Amino acid sequence: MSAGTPPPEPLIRVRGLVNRFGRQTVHDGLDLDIRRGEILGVVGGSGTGKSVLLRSIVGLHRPSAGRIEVFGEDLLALPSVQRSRLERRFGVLFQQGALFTSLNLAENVALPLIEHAGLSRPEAEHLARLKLALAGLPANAADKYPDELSGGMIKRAALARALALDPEVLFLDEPTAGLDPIGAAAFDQLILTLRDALGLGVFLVTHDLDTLYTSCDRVAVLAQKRVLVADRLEVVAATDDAWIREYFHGPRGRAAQRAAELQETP
Ligand SMILES: Nc1ncnc2c1ncn2[C@@H]1O[C@H](COP(=O)(O)OP(=O)(O)OP(=O)(O)O)[C@@H](O)[C@H]1O
Repeated sequence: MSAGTPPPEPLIRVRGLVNRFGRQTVHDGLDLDIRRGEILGVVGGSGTGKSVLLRSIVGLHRPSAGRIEVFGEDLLALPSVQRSRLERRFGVLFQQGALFTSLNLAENVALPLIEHAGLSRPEAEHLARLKLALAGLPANAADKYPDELSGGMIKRAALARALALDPEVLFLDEPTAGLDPIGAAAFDQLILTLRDALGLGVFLVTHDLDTLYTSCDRVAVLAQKRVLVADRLEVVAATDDAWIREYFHGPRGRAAQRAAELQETP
């Protein structure tokens, strides 16, 4: 995007979000936009509410207050049938992958297609095999069960399931956690490829600095119960805040930055 071009209309607009659990306030007036076609990295210290924010947007947690506009509609004000219809335009990949262990990969990915798109089992399993290939799995993986797979393959299968209903926004909760550095880099690349091919908006909760440097168009930092800053990485890294300094300019942050610079050098 050139300087001066207005940013695209957000797919999701969160305003004044409040989340409380008993006497603990996790979010207090949080604002955030997710734009079409962008990969938005969401970072913050442990317990700052990254997962609660994701769960609030995808409808798994009802916030204490605030407004969540999705594709221009007020999610929290909609009756549940209409809300579920909107939520079907999201794909969600949780940290643990959450596949059914008694089903093979094709059956796992076919499930939402049978339940929500009304496809027959053979149609759904055919489409599921295409989604598994899209997520970078070999053809023979479709007949395997989750306990026969490596951690990286499970993530890819869970991603295939998140893509089953052709979502417009993909939510990923620490997708590279537990992967070795080569597996993590390959997963980052896959997300970039899918974003480019499918024009997805991606909300990506991560602790992985390499992912931020290689994949994210913008980075939102959660601190002090809100989004402290959401901007391009250079702007975020230059923000005057103790956690940001420690995170981006500590040894791991410097190493990730150097690695990204080396990758860009022809
Ligand atoms: N269902 C719940 N009931 C009570 N407290 C909760 C619930 N869900 C989350 N919390 C609290 O909300 C806070 C934020 O949790 P959350 O999991 O969103 O943090 P996070 O930023 O994702 O952390 P991490 O980086 O460690 O995964 C934590 O203090 C957590 O204990």
